[in-house]
Amino acid sequence: MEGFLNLQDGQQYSGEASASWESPIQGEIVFFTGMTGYQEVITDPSYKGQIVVFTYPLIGNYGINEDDSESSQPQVSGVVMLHCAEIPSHYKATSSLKDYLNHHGIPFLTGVDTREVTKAIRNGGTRQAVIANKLCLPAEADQGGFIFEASGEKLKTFGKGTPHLALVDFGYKQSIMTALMEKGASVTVVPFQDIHKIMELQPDGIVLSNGPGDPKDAVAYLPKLKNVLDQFPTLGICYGHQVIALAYGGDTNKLSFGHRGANHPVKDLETGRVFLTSQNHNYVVAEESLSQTELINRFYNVNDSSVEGLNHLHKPIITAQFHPEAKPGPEDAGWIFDDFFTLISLEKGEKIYA
Ligand SMILES: NC(=O)CC[C@H](N)C(=O)O
Repeated sequence: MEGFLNLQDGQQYSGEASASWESPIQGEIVFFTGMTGYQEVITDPSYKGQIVVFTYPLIGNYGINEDDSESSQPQVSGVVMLHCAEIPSHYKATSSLKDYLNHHGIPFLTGVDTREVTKAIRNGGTRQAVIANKLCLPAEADQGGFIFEASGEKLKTFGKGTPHLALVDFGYKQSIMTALMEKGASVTVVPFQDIHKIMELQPDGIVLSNGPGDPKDAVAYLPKLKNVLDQFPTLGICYGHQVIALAYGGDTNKLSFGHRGANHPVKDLETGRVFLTSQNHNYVVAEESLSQTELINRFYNVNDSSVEGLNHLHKPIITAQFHPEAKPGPEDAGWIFDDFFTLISLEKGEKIYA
């Protein structure tokens, strides 16, 4: 059955529809450039409200497995591919990608000229789009506020190790939890709306998670957040990084078409070293806004010079716009977690955990 991807400005691309849709499925159209990692992308809560175009032409080769999901279900609004493997081949595969998406009712199109769509996004920017069986235009804007859906509802502690970390949940990726626990930490997940409860927990440090949508959706919580962050060593990842910048007086902008892939080069201004990172974001911290703050730009993106991470001048607060948990993608940035654990140890005047 024929299906269409309709962009906000009237551009239309045809393909094979996974189903017949009575009403169109709307989302923000974005593209991901990694050759692998589709399972992590589809299940990453940061992709809530987005239709993902995979630029690699053959998706689904190794199916879906029990280990690689970033949350318990798909989070994307829709998927657009050129080819999707019918018969996956991997010893861990428990289903094909098509079966998985169909099982969860996630609409997808195959046979779409994904290079053409990606060029349109690169030229005209990220925008609203719909997947439908007919020509139709999306509504002007998305509903926003996705962090309220993505964040969990209750405090929950995992593990018994040291240090004890509070993971402020804006829709955290499982691989952040895994990375922290692999380094020996115990982790209490704290919904961002319950940030004040961190004072009762008295953790050794705080990690602010990734999350979907605009960091300014969290603006009402920033004063409380800053009050807590002022008192603990903190690591902000992606959305968490953006929210820290806002809480300490910086600003954020939206990039034209964002960074989504597994090979984004980042330069560390402290060491001069360039390393490859996994990324997934639309928003960036506005560099010029930092001059009025106590934050300094530590990392920048080699492709477009955008801000990729910050240090606080006087407090043990570090941030990364990229994903040190590296799923999907290169592990080159994993040392950020070691630096954070060292920071915690130094703050406590104790032995180095990392
Ligand atoms: N991965 C993330 O945390 C994404 C952050 C934010 N939603 C953005 O698009 O910039």
